[in-house]
Amino acid sequence: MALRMENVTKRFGAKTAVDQLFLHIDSGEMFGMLGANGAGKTTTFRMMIGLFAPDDGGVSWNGSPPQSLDARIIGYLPEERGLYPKLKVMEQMIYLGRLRGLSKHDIVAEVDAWLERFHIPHYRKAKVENLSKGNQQKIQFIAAVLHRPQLLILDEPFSGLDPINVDLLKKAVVKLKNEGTTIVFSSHDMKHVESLCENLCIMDKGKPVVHGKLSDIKRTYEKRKLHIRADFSLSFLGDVDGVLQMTVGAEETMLAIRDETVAKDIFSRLQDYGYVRHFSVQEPTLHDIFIEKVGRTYA
Ligand SMILES: Nc1ncnc2c1ncn2[C@@H]1O[C@H](COP(=O)(O)OP(=O)(O)OP(=O)(O)O)[C@@H](O)[C@H]1O
Repeated sequence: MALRMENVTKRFGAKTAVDQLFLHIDSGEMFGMLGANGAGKTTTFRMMIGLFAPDDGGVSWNGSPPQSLDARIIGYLPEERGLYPKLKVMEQMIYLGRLRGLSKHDIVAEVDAWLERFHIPHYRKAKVENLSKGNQQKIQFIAAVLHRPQLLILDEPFSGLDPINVDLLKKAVVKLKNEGTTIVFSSHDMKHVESLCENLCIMDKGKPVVHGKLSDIKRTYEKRKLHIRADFSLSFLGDVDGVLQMTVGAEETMLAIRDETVAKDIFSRLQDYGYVRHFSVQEPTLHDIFIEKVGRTYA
């Protein structure tokens, strides 16, 4: 079982939103999509759920195009949230669940369990318009999962949530993954992708500029950061071959270096100077890799 996008291109007039994209996401996987605004993430998601047909290439879930799948197979949390503000929470869930072919009994049981999990059972009969933005988002999430989809696509699920609600939602997503749901989500916060996903894709101008396993991506990215605290001036390190950048702080000096051989070289040089209180080599963060590959940070 897998989600496949083979050489997918989607154009809007002269604009190529997604450009020859290959993605293979195995069943049960949690996959992260990163990219600056306009990189093509939402367009990719819309093709995954069958809302847009690609201009070239093909999309399939277990070999079938998304348009041909039963309504219960895919769940989608859209970027532009859309609930009926005047409807009460449970009425709304019953309406949406019925569209997916669920019985009222099953919908009520499932929604009650989710409202408990999200600590908002008292909003069962509240009108959506009277809920806070974060709680509306939790309701929208429930709408995306109440039919227990095999494939769950979440466009920016954590945006606008406070840290407590981010944690609640993360736990919910991990629980669904552990139960076998395949999950694809986008985020502008790389820490979410780093903490949840084994595999990811960074898109830029419709193309994946980085794609694969997070641990492999980090291993093959050679640049490192070096943190040093010493009882003598470290200014001479700025001239060492392979030092790309140097930031001298009150306590600590931070160096961006070409690769780990430079760290070894610096380590041996320091022995001749005096007492070194701290020396550590830091693995690159996804944020470092993103900036290098996309050439800018998120606005
Ligand atoms: N329906 C549409 N008609 C015309 N252009 C579109 C349409 N949908 C997307 N685009 C364009 O395609 C490009 C990719 O947009 P998309 O929404 O997929 O990016 P994104 O990565 O999801 O961005 P964001 O992080 O801002 O949500 C953008 O240049 C956008 O303006």
